[in-house]
Amino acid sequence: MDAANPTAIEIVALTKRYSVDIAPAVDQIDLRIASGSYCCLLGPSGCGKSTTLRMIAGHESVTQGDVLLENRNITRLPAAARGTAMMFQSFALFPHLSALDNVAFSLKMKGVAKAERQRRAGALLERVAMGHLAQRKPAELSGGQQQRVALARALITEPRVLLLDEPLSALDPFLRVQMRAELRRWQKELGLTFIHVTHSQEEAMALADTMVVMNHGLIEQVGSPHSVYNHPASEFVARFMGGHNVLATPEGLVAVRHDHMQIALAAEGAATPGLPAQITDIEYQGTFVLLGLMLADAPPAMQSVSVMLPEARYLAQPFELEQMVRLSWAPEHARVLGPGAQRPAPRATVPAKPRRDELAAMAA
Ligand SMILES: Nc1ncnc2c1ncn2[C@@H]1O[C@H](COP(=O)(O)OP(=O)(O)OP(=O)(O)O)[C@@H](O)[C@H]1O
Repeated sequence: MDAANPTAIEIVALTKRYSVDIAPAVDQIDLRIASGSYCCLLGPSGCGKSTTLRMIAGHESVTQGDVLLENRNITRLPAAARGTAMMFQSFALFPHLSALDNVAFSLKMKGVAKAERQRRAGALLERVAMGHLAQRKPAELSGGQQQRVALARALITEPRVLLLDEPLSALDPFLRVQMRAELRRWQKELGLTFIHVTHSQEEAMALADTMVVMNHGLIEQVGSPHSVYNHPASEFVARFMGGHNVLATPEGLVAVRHDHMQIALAAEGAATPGLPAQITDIEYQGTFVLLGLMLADAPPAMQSVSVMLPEARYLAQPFELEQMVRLSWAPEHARVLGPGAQRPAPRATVPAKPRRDELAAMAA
């Protein structure tokens, strides 16, 4: 990373092993997250994304490896001394405290005088457009308003990096889409680094500058939503991101987007080019029509494929259930898939010694 885009968080060979008999939950992962960027850790349940976030936050001990924040080794610092703050799924607001007192809480713990902590909490609530509701209790606020209070509470410690663990999953689908736009706007306005854990591809695509796709405690792919979606590195990423068919070709496995597939009726007796397939499902989706098909000559696990047609194209030439068709794609739309992340051999790491200022912070 260059000077204009310094690193906020660097993770080096970070490992978490909950038990000696099972594979590590996080296995020697390396990652750099640019300062001021929105990073989403994405992957299926159990892939290790929350464990990674909790190790960055200092809520989970590190088995091996290091976490650096702006080049400072924070691996062994307590959570409060790291320069990170965490925003949780349920917002974890105190129900008996007003929005203002919720936001001011950590300053109270630090012994900041009442007038000063209320001034700072009030200013932050103004910042997230909640100043007029400062005296309300959490139960008197909507889900979206509670999220803003939770954000203000996390920001009161002036973190360099905000960590968000599935922050939108407690909201209903409509509010979730609204709140994700707000999160994105706040991140840009504040210029902070956000690291957001989600299992939703759609959420990560909508929010992230950088997506980190994890599987079985390993990083499968890092990149912008556009590059990950258009160039999935492995079969796992292509299937997990969705919207792709994985097809066996002489060049190996390739991924082709559903909307890049070409479909033609198989002419009786003639040799129409393409893979023979039968239509099993037709789903009208508005802008698009999604066809489900079974390939005639593919192993069972690779038989099911989809084709997405623009509505006008479908209406010009509708297909029918059980029709035999031929599928093809332009060569430039086929992405050759790699083998995916390999479990690394154990690395001998020399634990970094805490610096003097870190030791002072630990003692504080
Ligand atoms: N405290 C714990 N003790 C033992 N094993 C744990 C603990 N926390 C997590 N694990 C295991 O570590 C692995 C990774 O868990 P983690 O919570 O990091 O995954 P995740 O990707 O965040 O999943 P989810 O989306 O379901 O929260 C899982 O196999 C999980 O069962």
